[in-house]
Amino acid sequence: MKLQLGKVESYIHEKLTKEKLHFVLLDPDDVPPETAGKIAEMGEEIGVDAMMIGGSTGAEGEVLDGVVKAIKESSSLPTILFPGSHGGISRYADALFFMSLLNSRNPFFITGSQALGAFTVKRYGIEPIPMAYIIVEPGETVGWVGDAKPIPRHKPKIAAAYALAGQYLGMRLVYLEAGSGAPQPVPPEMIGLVKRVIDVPLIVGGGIRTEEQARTVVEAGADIVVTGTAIEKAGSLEKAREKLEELNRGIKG
Ligand SMILES: CC(C)=CCC/C(C)=C/CC/C(C)=C/CC/C(C)=C/COP(=O)(O)OP(=O)(O)O
Ligand SMILES: O=P(O)(O)OC[C@@H](O)CO
Ligand SMILES: [Mg+2]
Repeated sequence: MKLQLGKVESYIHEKLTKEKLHFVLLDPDDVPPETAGKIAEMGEEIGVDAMMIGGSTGAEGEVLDGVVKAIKESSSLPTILFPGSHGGISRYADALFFMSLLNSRNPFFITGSQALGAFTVKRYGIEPIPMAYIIVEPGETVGWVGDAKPIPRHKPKIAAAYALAGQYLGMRLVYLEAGSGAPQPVPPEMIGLVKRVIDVPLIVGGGIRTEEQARTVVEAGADIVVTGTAIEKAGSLEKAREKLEELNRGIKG
């Protein structure tokens, strides 16, 4: 077996040699296809690097397919699934974060759902990208749904230990997640320690709403920043555009 990175993973590595990346997460349960398409189109103009699609609840079947298709029709950004379970797989997406929730108490979220989804990913020909998913306090909905034991915010070393374990298990990305809509992003001290310990790219998401917060997360060591709620809940497409621009400035400098 020869290790060969897929198209989307290669794109990520290629881009990371030049700049920090901004991924926008849309939840098909909250955003209709037409709006998702428009956000992706604006995102591409502004310099967003990829669209992530998923949610903890309800992001499945036709609702999911509709959003992925709309994004593909209105932009050429890579579409990466961010599944809450094996139900969150759409044949229309380019890639999928094949994630294991390392600090879950429930084996379903560590390997069970992955086994149930593996053949679907193969059949659809979606590019799986192995990823260590680590939930930090407060964890919000995904912390509860994923039955996580959230990493205490003042214990960066525990996060770093999980991240390094993920890398040693062969995962090629590490995602530190404070939870969608978290009151505060993952603390900079934790991002910094995790970044110093691992060699694979570090993704950070959850609670990033302002340019200042995005900049802090990047300066602390994040390679890829995920924003979702701030854009989904901007209030109008015009405001979503302003938010995308603001967050993108914080990330790209
Ligand atoms: C790889 C395969 C097939 C499955 C992995 C399944 C795993 C491990 C899931 C982790 C646990 C989980 C419930 C993740 C959900 C991730 C997610 C999409 C969160 C963000 O969604 P938002 O819509 O921003 O927020 P909500 O949590 O409010 O829906
Ligand atoms: O919705 P927000 O708070 O931006 O979080 C994005 C992502 O990390 C959630 O999984
Ligand atoms: Mg959601």
